[in-house]
Parts: sequence; structure tokens; C-alpha cells
Amino acid sequence: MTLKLGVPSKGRLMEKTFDWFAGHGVNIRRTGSDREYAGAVDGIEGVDLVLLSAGEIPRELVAGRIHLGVTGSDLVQERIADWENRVAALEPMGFGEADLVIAVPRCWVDVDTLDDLDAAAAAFRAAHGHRLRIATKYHRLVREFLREAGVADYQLVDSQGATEGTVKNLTAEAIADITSTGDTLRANHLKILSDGLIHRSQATLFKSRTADWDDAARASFRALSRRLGLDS
Ligand SMILES: Nc1ncnc2c1ncn2[C@@H]1O[C@H](COP(=O)(O)OP(=O)(O)OP(=O)(O)O)[C@@H](O)[C@H]1O
Ligand SMILES: O=P(O)(O)OC[C@H]1O[C@H](OP(=O)(O)OP(=O)(O)O)[C@H](O)[C@@H]1O
Repeated sequence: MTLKLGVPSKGRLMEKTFDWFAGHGVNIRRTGSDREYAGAVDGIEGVDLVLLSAGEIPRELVAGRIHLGVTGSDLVQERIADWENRVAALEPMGFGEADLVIAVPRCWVDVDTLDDLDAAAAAFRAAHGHRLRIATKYHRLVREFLREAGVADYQLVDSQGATEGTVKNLTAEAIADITSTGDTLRANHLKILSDGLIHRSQATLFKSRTADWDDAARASFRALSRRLGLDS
């Protein structure tokens, strides 16, 4: 079967993904009109380009519908349970960098660390009768991180966007979200806990461990790896 390479077809990671492949000697390109989700890989036999949203690439890797895929490491680790057994991170690509962090209101002068958050959470529950709420779309990563840190007295509330606004809107007391420049956190009067870095993300080339790797797919993968310099 052909080797299927999934790349972001829109959003933050798309252009830099195309540039990264070009910079590594592999020309991938969209075919058809701007609106058509079709693409090609020049010069390597048996490789199909699959254009997808970055958020869907983890699922497609696990389902085995693509052999290789480019997406943020945060999205893979959040969306795939036991991700290391289902995909392999082949190459960090040096763009799409963002930190997943826990942040609290700047005016919480006594809360700078996870231990402080733990104490504040217990006090919050005693005072309000419900658990301190942390808004996020990264449920798996936040739960694992807080469990390892020994913070238990909280609840997650789902926020699929504008997460930093939830504190002002009184739907959460703290947040866990991606930050790159820090502007959105600052504008919303939030500060990152000093030990509140959950994951340092960047665009990464992943390989599916669950796809059907027949001889043809393997041969195309070897050719692509050589061109990309992944063997060295
Ligand atoms: N400032 C930022 N804010 C959010 N994500 C960022 C930022 N900088 C880099 N990223 C990364 O970009 C990736 C998400 O890209 P993007 O928002 O284009 O994809 P998506 O979630 O599939 O969105 P859509 O469904 O709208 O295409 C994530 O891996 C994320 O870590
Ligand atoms: O540190 P900064 O450079 O300010 O970037 C961080 C912001 O960018 C992202 O939001 P996005 O633009 O994807 O919108 P969203 O709120 O809909 O997720 C992210 O969720 C933060 O809100």
C-alpha cells in the first residue's frame, strides 16, 4: 500500500510544515484549488499526502489511516491514551512551540506554586462548598500532571476556547492552557505557577505503530527517511 503522510491543511502549523519538508529536500504541495484538500509529494514513489486538521492527526495515526503525521506534541499526548505505545515521535520540527501551563489570578499573592494551589484549593472548598475549578481543553494532561503533583481538591471545567476569559467570567478560578508570547495571560490578569509547566509542545513528525506497515509502505518510508535525513 502507499505510505500515507498526514499534514495540517490549515491553521498555525500548515505553512511551516510545508516549509520544513522543503527545507529538508522534500517538496510537498497542495494540488487543485486553495479550497481543495488534495496534495502530492514530489519525487518519492508511493507516498500519498493526506490533508487534515492538526487536531485530527492523532486520531488518524492511531486508527492507522495514516502512517506518518505532523502535529503538535500536546495534541498527541492529550488525545491518545498511552500514546507512546501507539505512535513514535520521529523528529521534533522546531516550530509551533507553545507551553501548556497552569495559571491563576495575578491578585492571588499567596499562590505561586502547586503546593500553594493545593492549599488554596482546600481553603476554597471549605469556604465555597465546591471545588476550585480549573478551565482547560487538556483534560488528560492536566489530570496526570496534578495527580503526580499531589493536587486533588479541584475540578476541571471544559473550555474549548477563550479559556483565559473563564476566570473573569466566573466560570473558573484557574486555567490550564497553551501560551506562546504570554500576551493572552497578561491581558487577562493571570500568572503562571512557578512549577506549573505541564508540557513544552512543538510540531513533531509522528509515526503510527498501529498502521499496516506492509513492504511497500516500509520501502517508501525508508526512501522518505533518507531524503529527510532521519537516518543520520
Ligand atoms: N499561541 C498558540 N496558541 C495555540 N496553539 C498554539 C500556539 N502556538 C502553537 N500552538 C500549537 O498549534 C497547534 C494547534 O494548531 P491549530 O490551532 O492550527 O490546530 P487545530 O487545533 O487543529 O485547530 P483547527 O481545528 O482550528 O484547525 C497545537 O499543537 C498548539 O500547541
Ligand atoms: O501566549 P499567546 O501568544 O497570547 O497565545 C496563547 C493563546 O493562543 C491560543 O488561543 P487561540 O488563538 O488558538 O484561540 P482559542 O482561545 O480559541 O483557543 C491559546 O489558547 C491562548 O489563548
